[in-house]
Order: sequence, then structure tokens, then C-alpha cells
Amino acid sequence: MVVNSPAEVESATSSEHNYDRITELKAFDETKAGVKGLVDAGITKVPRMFYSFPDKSVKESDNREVETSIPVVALDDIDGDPIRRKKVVEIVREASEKWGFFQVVNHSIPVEVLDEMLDGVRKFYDQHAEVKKQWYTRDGSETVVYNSNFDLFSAPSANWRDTTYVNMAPRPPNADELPEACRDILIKYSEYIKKLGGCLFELLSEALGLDPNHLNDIGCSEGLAVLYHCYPACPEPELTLGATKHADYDFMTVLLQDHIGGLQILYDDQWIDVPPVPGALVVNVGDLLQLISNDKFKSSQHKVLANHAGPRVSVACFFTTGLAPSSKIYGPIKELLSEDNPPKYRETTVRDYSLHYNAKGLGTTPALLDFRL
Ligand SMILES: O=C(O)CCC(=O)C(=O)O
Ligand SMILES: [Fe+2]
Repeated sequence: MVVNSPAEVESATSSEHNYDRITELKAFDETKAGVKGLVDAGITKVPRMFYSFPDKSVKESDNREVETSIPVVALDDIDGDPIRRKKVVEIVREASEKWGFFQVVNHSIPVEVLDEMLDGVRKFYDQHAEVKKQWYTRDGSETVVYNSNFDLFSAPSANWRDTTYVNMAPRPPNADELPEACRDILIKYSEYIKKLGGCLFELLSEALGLDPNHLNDIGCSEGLAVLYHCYPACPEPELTLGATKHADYDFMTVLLQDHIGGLQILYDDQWIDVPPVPGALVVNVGDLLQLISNDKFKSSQHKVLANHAGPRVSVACFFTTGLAPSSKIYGPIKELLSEDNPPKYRETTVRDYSLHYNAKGLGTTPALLDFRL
């Protein structure tokens, strides 16, 4: 059966849902070669397991012009010039309330380091499938977790991407446990990102009207998980997605994307492009920051389109301790609450929130809603 319009995709994916999906998923997973393996083998049709469902919550026919796009903020001089810092905090506040997203430039990570990081990711995924296989696993306790679709067996549709995941803080792995293809730059880049993360959490604290150290002091920048993605060129990009609509499960994400583009955020029922800006990093508020800010800051849903061009690579740095054992309890920050602003969420640990999010997988209802009081 040849399928090409979204309506036909929907009908195919629902009426033929009993096609041998599980067998196909298992066969795909057992190749340990990911989506890149399919593309390298010369596939010309997107297999059904990757078909995405039309998103009924978004008005596709609505062509309203959106008057603005997410801001790009320059971070130079914010330590030496209090007036400039105030301006930057104001932009960060507005963007975090309205979009949950902004981009930063002049962030003190040299552009050569950004380029080297993206090159390292390309080098990792360009390795022969037999070499990469050693890292392919679904065991989250491994130091390096490379696979395609962490939720392959639970999500309604698979994404056209492969991902590798490494926890770089608070307990970084030994260098020799990391893949040689990107080892050195991964360590160097993580150091830069930890520093930048500390500085961004200061700005976010100030934007919430708190002491600059508040978010760092309560542990928001304690954990860093680095996820590097590969979105191979797709022969039929209209049938699938690079990443299904989702919000991030951490406090904050700092994303490095290459020149190809495809990242979009959902704002006022419309998809807005997050265009690649040379030298920029994309910053977004995660679910846990929305929770502790009691909805002042927004963890926006976003997705990644599949593309004929590629592979697109990106590096998403998640500020979270993820599934590591955690005893710290997070709930809406007391200083932000009042009679008019009572807590909107129940308390949780980072681990419990992450477990809940992972169990749901992408493409379901937002995990954060399940923590609302
Ligand atoms: O690759 C991208 O542009 C976005 C990745 C992303 O949304 C994620 O890792 O959560
Ligand atoms: Fe994301």
C-alpha cells in the first residue's frame, strides 16, 4: 500500500495498527544500527513504524502571522555592567514566561569549540555500524547509552533519529569510558556548558525576583546529561518526525544545533521555527523549572521536523540528575508563593519525575500535568 497524505497515514496507522509492529520494532532494534543504518543501507521509503500521527491539537490550516520570534540575547558584559545585566534579565524573564525559549550569543564558549563538538558528533555517528554497536543499549545504568528512540516500544510512533546519552555531572565518567570519536571534545564542551549553566541559572533566579544564587543553591545545575542526536536525511520527511512533540523533563536545556534547522516550538497553537543562528545556543525551560516556578516560567512543547537534508546533528545538554538516586524534594519555591499564588504542583524528587516522564514516552499527554494539584 502506498501512503502519502496525512489523512491516509492516520488511517493506515490506526486501521493497520495490528501490522506486525512489534516484530518490526524488534528487528529494527536488533540491527543496533539505528535510523542511520537504514539510510546507509539505501532505504527509499519510510517504514510504517516511523509514521507520525497528525496532531489534532494544532490548527494546521491557521495561517495567522506570528508577530515575533524567540529572542537572541547577547551575554557579554553582564558581569561588569549592572544596567546591561538588568536589561538581559528582563529579556530572559519575558522570554521564559512567554516562550520558554531564547537563544544566547556571546556566551563565552568559543565558536571553534561549538564546531568541534558538532564534528565530534558527526564522527561518532559516521563510524561503521559494527564499531558503534558496542555502545547500543537500552540499559540506562550504562555510562554511554546509544540507541534509536528511548521509547521505541511504548511510543505510538518512532522518530527519525538516533541518540547517545552520557551523564557528565555530578559524577563524570572516566575519559576511557567515553567513545574515542568525541571523547576529548565531550569533556571540554561539558565543562564550558556547566559554567554557562551556572550563569544562566543566576539570570533565571534574578528573573524570578530571587537571590542570584537561588537556583544554583537548590541544585538545579548539579546534574548534567548530554544527549547528542543524529537526524539522518529522510527520503519521505512528510511522513515522520525527527522528534515528536514533547517538553523537556529537566530544569533547563542548552541546545547546540547545526545549520540545517527543523526545531519548532508550539506557541499559541502554532509551530514557530527556532532558526539556526551561527554561534548561538538555544536555551529552554524544562518541566522541573516550570514546576518550581509555579508556572511563572513555561516548559514549552517542541518538535523536530524530518528533512531531505542531513544528517542534522545536535547536542542537548540537560540540567538534571535524571535517574540518579535523589533525596532532594522539589516543589513550588516558597518565596514565590502568596495567597494569590498558591502552589500549583505537588512536590517530587528529580528521579521520580524522570521515571514518570520516561514511562510515558513522547507523544502522550504532558507528564507535568500529572503533578498538578
Ligand atoms: O535536536 C533538537 O533540535 C532538539 C532536541 C530535543 O528537543 C531534546 O533533546 O529534547
Ligand atoms: Fe527537547
